[in-house]
Amino acid sequence: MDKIIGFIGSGNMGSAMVGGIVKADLTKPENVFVASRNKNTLAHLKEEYKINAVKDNKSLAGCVDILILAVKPNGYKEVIEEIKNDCKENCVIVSIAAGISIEAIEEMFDKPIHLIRTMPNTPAFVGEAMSALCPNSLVTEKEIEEVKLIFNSFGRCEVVSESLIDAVIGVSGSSPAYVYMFIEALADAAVMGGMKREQAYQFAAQAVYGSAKMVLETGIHPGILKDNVCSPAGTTIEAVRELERQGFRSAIIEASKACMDKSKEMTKKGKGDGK
Ligand SMILES: NC(=O)C1=CN([C@@H]2O[C@H](COP(=O)(O)OP(=O)(O)OC[C@H]3O[C@@H](n4cnc5c(N)ncnc54)[C@H](OP(=O)(O)O)[C@@H]3O)[C@@H](O)[C@H]2O)C=CC1
Ligand SMILES: O=C(O)[C@@H]1CCC=N1
Repeated sequence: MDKIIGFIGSGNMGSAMVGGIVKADLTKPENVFVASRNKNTLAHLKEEYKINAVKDNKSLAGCVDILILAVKPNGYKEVIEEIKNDCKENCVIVSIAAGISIEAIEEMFDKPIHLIRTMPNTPAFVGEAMSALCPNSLVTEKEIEEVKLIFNSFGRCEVVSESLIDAVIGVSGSSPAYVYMFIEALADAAVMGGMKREQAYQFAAQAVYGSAKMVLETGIHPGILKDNVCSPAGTTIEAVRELERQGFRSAIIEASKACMDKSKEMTKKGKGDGK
């Protein structure tokens, strides 16, 4: 890919996406530019991936074709105010923020922009993100394909309607956190059963990874895959009964709903301010 890709912000997501892009060899590291308030993480990215660290947001905006805004939602207004008159003509703006609509970002720029609202997740760092892309009406098919190339370089992505973005945050944007909690809990139980903690994380994480791969690669319904693990009068059905008794499914559904509700509430406030 020959487009110049720029990031403002080098935190969890900025670093994960930069790392994912470079490790996937999507483009030469010299085509990736990053500006950030955090000079430590910026220096780390430069050192680790040989990308260009840019001293300020305005200079970065002036030299990139695709600009990914990787700051917290409540930083969007300030950053956009700072760079909106410096972006290259026909630059594609990519938002990764939770809780800020396409309309709100368009208003912040106060002029027509080619904007793609997205929702990635941190597994971008290991090339296994799941991302959603929602383009605004000015974005061309070619621009969508270019941004898809970027997001596919660090995982999978799909174009969805913006009306689905709260559901996306619940199911993939935020869900790595719940999955890590699940892995921790499984490992705790294994430790209780006598396993060393480091070994327990390996067993728990590989079980989750393998199960997810089964769903993705076989296309078999997760309920059938679950039934295949449950031998009659066996061990698994006892665990399943206990999970049902403890409201496992309901806990996950309610957690994801709380996440969606929060995303809707942030969007209503319009400024990405979750407080
Ligand atoms: N974390 C996640 O799992 C996901 C996050 N997102 C979205 O990604 C975005 C970033 O989140 P995350 O990476 O977790 O946040 P972080 O706080 O980890 O990263 C934000 C980065 O932006 C820098 N920054 C803040 N203000 C400015 C500024 N004015 N100019 C330049 N750089 C600035 C921060 O510097 P400093 O360190 O000094 O604050 C930091 O490097 C958010 O909008 C979030 O909604 C989307 C999907 C998943
Ligand atoms: O917690 C958050 O708001 C961000 C958005 C998705 C994941 N983390």
